[in-house]
Amino acid sequence: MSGFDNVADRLADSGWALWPGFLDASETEALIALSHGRREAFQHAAIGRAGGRARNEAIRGDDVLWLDSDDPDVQTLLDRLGDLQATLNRGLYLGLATLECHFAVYPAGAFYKRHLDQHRGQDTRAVTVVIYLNHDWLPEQGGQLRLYTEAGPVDVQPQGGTLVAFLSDRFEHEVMPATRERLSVSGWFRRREAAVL
Ligand SMILES: O=C(O)CCC(=O)C(=O)O
Ligand SMILES: [Fe+2]
Repeated sequence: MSGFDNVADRLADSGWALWPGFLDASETEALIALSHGRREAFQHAAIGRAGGRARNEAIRGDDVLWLDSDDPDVQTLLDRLGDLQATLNRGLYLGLATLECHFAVYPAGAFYKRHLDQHRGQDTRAVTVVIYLNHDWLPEQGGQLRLYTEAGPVDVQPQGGTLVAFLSDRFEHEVMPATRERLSVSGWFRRREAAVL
């Protein structure tokens, strides 16, 4: 079974999935180098939706850089995520229509408090994906993604090349503070807006 099919199966069974070798070492390295080259363009992450957006370091302390779907430097990643989208639509009938994603850097000590990715009531975010870009992550360095599943909390190590995917409206989660910088790409597959009748 392919990695894509495996993610689809795990999402269908338990609502979340892990793929440790989603990116190989050279793909991971290329994205690390790209993010370093663009570090000046990152901006402090904001919380809330348009209108009520504000920076609040007591909730989240990462810096982000949104990716442009036309950017040739991220086509390998976006194509791979497009394959995942197609597999999920085929196997789970999720109707995923678009993908938005950003790099995120958490400086040492930064965190993102427990939250849900789907903004209540309004949002079409259906599946969250996070791809980690950190060499040789050690558990004692912290920085885990803690997913609050029905079976209890699950900690995901932010090891380079690993992809985690979960249903955006189902699991609260948080990013634990780390003793070193933590780099990732976060993405959200959206359904089409519901038709207004
Ligand atoms: O980086 C992670 O592990 C999760 C990030 C997150 O929860 C978010 O950006 O909404
Ligand atoms: Fe999140």
